[in-house]
Amino acid sequence: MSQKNIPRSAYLHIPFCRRRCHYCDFAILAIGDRRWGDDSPKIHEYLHYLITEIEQTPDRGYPLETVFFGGGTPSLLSVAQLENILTAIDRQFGLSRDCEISMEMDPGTFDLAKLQGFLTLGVNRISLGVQSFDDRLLQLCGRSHDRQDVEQAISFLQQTNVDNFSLDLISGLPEQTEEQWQTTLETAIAIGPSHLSIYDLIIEPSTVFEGRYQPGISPLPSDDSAAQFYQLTSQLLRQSGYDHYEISNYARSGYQCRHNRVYWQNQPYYGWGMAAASYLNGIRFTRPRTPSAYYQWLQAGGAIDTPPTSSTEQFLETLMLGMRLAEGLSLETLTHHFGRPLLDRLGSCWYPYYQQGWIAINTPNGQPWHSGEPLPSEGQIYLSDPEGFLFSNTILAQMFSAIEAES
Ligand SMILES: C[S@@+](CC[C@H](N)C(=O)[O-])C[C@H]1O[C@@H](n2cnc3c(N)ncnc32)[C@H](O)[C@@H]1O
Ligand SMILES: C[S@@+](CC[C@H](N)C(=O)[O-])C[C@H]1O[C@@H](n2cnc3c(N)ncnc32)[C@H](O)[C@@H]1O
Ligand code: SF4
Repeated sequence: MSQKNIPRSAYLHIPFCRRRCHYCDFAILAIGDRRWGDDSPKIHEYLHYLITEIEQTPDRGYPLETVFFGGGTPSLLSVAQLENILTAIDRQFGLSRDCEISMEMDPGTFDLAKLQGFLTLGVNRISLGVQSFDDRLLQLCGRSHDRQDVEQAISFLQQTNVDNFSLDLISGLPEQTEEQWQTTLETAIAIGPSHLSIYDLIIEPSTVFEGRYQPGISPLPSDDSAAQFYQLTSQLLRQSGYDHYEISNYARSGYQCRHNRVYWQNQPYYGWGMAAASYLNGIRFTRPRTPSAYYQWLQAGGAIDTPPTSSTEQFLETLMLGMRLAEGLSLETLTHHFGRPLLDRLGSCWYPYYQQGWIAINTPNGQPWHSGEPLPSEGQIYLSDPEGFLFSNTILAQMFSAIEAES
């Protein structure tokens, strides 16, 4: 395996949540609102298998540069449980000296001592699932925390001087007005996180929200007002010193999430735990989504038996992921990896968007791209902010059709 294809990143799925939020369809296990920790046999059993999977993964000779604990609610783990996992990773692969160790934490699931314990173990990036500062909206979403829990969680982060922390917020919640959304953003900015992830509410199948609301129809925002929320977000956060570095992500200089950049740059990564996706040797694989199926799969040897992605699939994935980043993709690199003919197929799809200002190309000599000319062979191609980002789904769908029509 060439050095470039050796993963230096790992995602670990910690599926436990106190309860399922009304909009969420992630692979989680609701374990109730009481305090959980070492005493939960379900967590104990899961961690046994998770650590087995880490130990069964062959070491490829490189320490990890990024580790991401996602979920679910990783902050339901105790300090001792996290220590066991990190020790297993360190024993098997090693952790580089400046390894980014991210952890998703939910307000109301940790106290100051637990946070200090996590930080002592090496966690150095925290993503706090706030979603909203409005108690009524939090309740409507079925969140297990209120605004007071958020304030307390932030005070813990401030008391421990964590400088690299992110807030997750959801925009376009039922009955949320533009003024309320602006207040949410201003509250977040006043807290001063180094990073913010802002997600548009998606109505997912089989969620409580699916039974209650229809996308684009009151009390959810219309498509036009969702677009206004998005533009307001980008404008306000950029004015406040955040780079809009990815469609849904904003960071102060030096604080982009290194782990998520690995995904967007279509680089390899390990995935451990139920429902965790990995990308190894050109193979994308998602583990079984229930604990029993995951345990059975591991007991049977944990085979990763999906076929490798084809070169055309890799091209489409590289575009789909890379165009999410503000910097976009290098035309030279795309040509080098996938060849000019594949890129040429996209020229006629991209040109109208380029003319409209949704796609931009910064060529080394600053020359514009004229109608009828082939796609420039050098420079970065990227989506404009906010129009290109806002219509990214339409643009990407067109790109897929252009490539698939001829495959
Ligand atoms: C899967 S959660 C895990 C972290 C943590 N438990 C939390 O709730 O923040 C990661 C992010 O996905 C967001 N999310 C989940 N379902 C969503 C949906 N239907 N629409 C928009 N964002 C969603 C959550 O709000 C959260 O910010
Ligand atoms: C929606 S994003 C939120 C990222 C966060 N706001 C941040 O910047 O750290 C994270 C969620 O995506 C999912 N996720 C990320 N990487 C994954 C992987 N390799 N396999 C499966 N799920 C993954 C997990 O549910 C995780 O909670
Ligand atoms: S706490 Fe996070 S992962 Fe758990 S149900 Fe809610 S949004 Fe989903």
